[in-house]
Amino acid sequence: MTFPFTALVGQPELQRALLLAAVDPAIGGVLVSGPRGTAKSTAARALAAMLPQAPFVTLPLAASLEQLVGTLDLEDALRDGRVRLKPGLLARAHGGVLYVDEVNLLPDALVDALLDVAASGVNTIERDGISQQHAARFVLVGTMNPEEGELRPQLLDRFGLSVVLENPRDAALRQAILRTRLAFDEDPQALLDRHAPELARLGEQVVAARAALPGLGWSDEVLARAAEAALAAGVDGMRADLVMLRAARALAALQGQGAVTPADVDAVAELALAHRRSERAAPAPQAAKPPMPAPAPSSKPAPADDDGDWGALPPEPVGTTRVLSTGAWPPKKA
Ligand SMILES: Nc1ncnc2c1ncn2[C@@H]1O[C@H](COP(=O)(O)OP(=O)(O)OP(=O)(O)O)[C@@H](O)[C@H]1O
Repeated sequence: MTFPFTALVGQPELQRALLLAAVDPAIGGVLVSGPRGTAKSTAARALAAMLPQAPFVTLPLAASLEQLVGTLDLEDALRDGRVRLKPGLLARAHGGVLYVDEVNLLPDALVDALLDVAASGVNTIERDGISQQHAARFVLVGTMNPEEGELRPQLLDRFGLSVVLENPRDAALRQAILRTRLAFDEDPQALLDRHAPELARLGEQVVAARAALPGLGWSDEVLARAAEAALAAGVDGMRADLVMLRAARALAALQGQGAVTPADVDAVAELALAHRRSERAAPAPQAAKPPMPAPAPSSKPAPADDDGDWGALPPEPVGTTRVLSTGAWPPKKA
């Protein structure tokens, strides 16, 4: 049994980033930086469990490139002229979540291949001049502990979104986490039953949002907002703008909106900019934005205790997720 996604305590930015990537995997994955034991793997597993038939695949640090991308069986080809594909982990992750722990310790060639496929949704396997392709759409979740090394800027830039987690420093927050986790360990089914309606609702929202993506475009106003935010952050190139726009559209779709708005760009900007901000740029605004986007305008009246579509997530104690304020990523400890 898997810990329910909606039972995570105090991780609104992480939940949001994962949901956006689940709506549009072409966003290119989520890089989660944080100390041990801050629910990185719990959250990624929980996302897969919430989505219909979404496999959860872990990439071991010692995996070879072949294990990751798969290989072509050319011996068969010599025998009967047919090239058979031996699928790798990328094929197994199709439609689900690919979790890479300590991505900063993975050889560059593997990270490179991972990020390419994550953003394109297509895996190409080549051997001796023959090539085959298969669809590989998955939510890439890479984690790293900043104490154990950095990720090269070229690779950082190619992760779609990033979130920085911190040790929960507040006793009340720790208590809330403990209560929930102990409740799950004591009686997982009871906690799952309690969260079942919210999990089902959020899962359906993701599926509906995926279907709504092609119908949502970007107005000039929305493009301008993304361009301004990227300029202010002093990013290199255009990836930040592009990811921001995709993420804003995914958010609008999740909220059931008929159009992407500049407010959607604002709501996702930091997820796209934090790991791309130049040290020369102005610090990120210490945004006092709400932990979750405003509820979708809904035609049906919400019940009194319902705070809208994102209200499915638990009330958030302040403080495990940090909005970055310097150009360094991952941020240095104070
Ligand atoms: N915010 C939280 N909400 C719910 N559970 C939490 C939270 N933070 C930590 N936990 C719990 O702490 C334990 C450790 O979490 P998990 O194994 O997901 O950490 P991790 O960040 O993946 O660690 P590592 O980097 O060591 O693999 C789990 O039992 C998890 O449920």
